[in-house]
Amino acid sequence: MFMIAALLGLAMGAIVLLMQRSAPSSVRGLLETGWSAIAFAVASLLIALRDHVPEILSFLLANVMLYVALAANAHGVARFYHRSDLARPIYGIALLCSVIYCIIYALGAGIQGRVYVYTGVLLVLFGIKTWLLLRETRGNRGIGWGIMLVLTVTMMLLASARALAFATSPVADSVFSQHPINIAHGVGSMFALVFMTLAFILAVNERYRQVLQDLAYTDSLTGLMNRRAFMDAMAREHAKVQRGQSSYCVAVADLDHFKRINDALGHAAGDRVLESFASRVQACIRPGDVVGRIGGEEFAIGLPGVSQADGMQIIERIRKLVAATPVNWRGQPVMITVSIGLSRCKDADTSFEQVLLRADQALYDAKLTRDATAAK
Ligand SMILES: Nc1nc2c(ncn2[C@@H]2O[C@H](COP(=O)(O)OP(=O)(O)OP(=O)(O)O)[C@@H](O)[C@H]2O)c(=O)[nH]1
Repeated sequence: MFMIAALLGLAMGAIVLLMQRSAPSSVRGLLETGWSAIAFAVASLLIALRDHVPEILSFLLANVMLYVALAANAHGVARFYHRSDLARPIYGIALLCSVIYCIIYALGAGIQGRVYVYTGVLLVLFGIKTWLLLRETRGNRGIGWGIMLVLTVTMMLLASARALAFATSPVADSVFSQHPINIAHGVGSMFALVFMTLAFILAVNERYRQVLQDLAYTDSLTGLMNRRAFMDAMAREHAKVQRGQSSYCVAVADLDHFKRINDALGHAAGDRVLESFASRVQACIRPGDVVGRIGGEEFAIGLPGVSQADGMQIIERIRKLVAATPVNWRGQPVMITVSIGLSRCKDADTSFEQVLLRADQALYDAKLTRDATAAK
């Protein structure tokens, strides 16, 4: 059985380490989880060969490898959830417990002492892991997350029950004793770590999907929605209007003479202007409003439940704020202005594209003078 666990651990470790090679930099923790599975496989292998290798290997080295596996597993989850700062305490605990274990072993202390040290290290490291998992917001809790949590808590319960059995039962006089809780713990831990690695792979896949979705729907420069995401969001808004809910306005904003900024100060300055324009727009709208970058220096703002008069006030506010606050580029103020066109969805509009087209025509009117707003 230990041999099966070792082979499964090796296979899992190899898969995770191979996945790490092509993982985007925002998905972390694969390296640690891969090595955790390998360390666990080595520990299982040493235990499997306990009748053929010196006791110092099958007991001492196997246990130290197990501590390394537990620590790397907790560290992998910590990095996955962006808590790399926990590496020191995690490995510190594993190292301290390894030293204590070695001393206990060298002193020839009874089996109880070793079981308590193992239980202690597992409870602390997996306690940290459980805490990290429970901190995740509902939106980030997928199937992989759920399986990891269940297995982590199960391992903690099994280890505690075994420590209790070793403290109370004279039957449990060896780590390989046939005491039911000892067997449950042995089998449980062997396969739990393997399945935990599998659950981690599931969590990584869920994260990949999230990363791809973000890439597909987010403008990488400003962090706003890109054109596709904006159009989708507004198509949903339009469908609500067709179901009889309140109407919406859409505004299209275009920076004036933006090419001149690029030409005079360089593309990086142009990018900086786009970023600060995006944050200015966000400062002028409410949480339910939708804003996206739909072209090079063209932005669109969806204003659900807003009348044309209120919409005009909002875009005037944006225009004035932009004109009044220059962008800081390497200590130099860069003056910018924006022209904005607005349109409100009417009963006759059968699609969002029609409303957007009218806002574009209003923008054309505003562009005649620049630093202006217009509605259609
Ligand atoms: N820095 C930067 N420039 C961009 C980006 N996308 C588009 N541009 C530039 O934006 C400029 C748009 O130029 P035009 O369409 O002539 O618009 P404009 O200069 O603002 O003129 P008006 O809109 O008529 O006032 C072009 O020079 C594009 O290269 C970007 O992501 N970053």
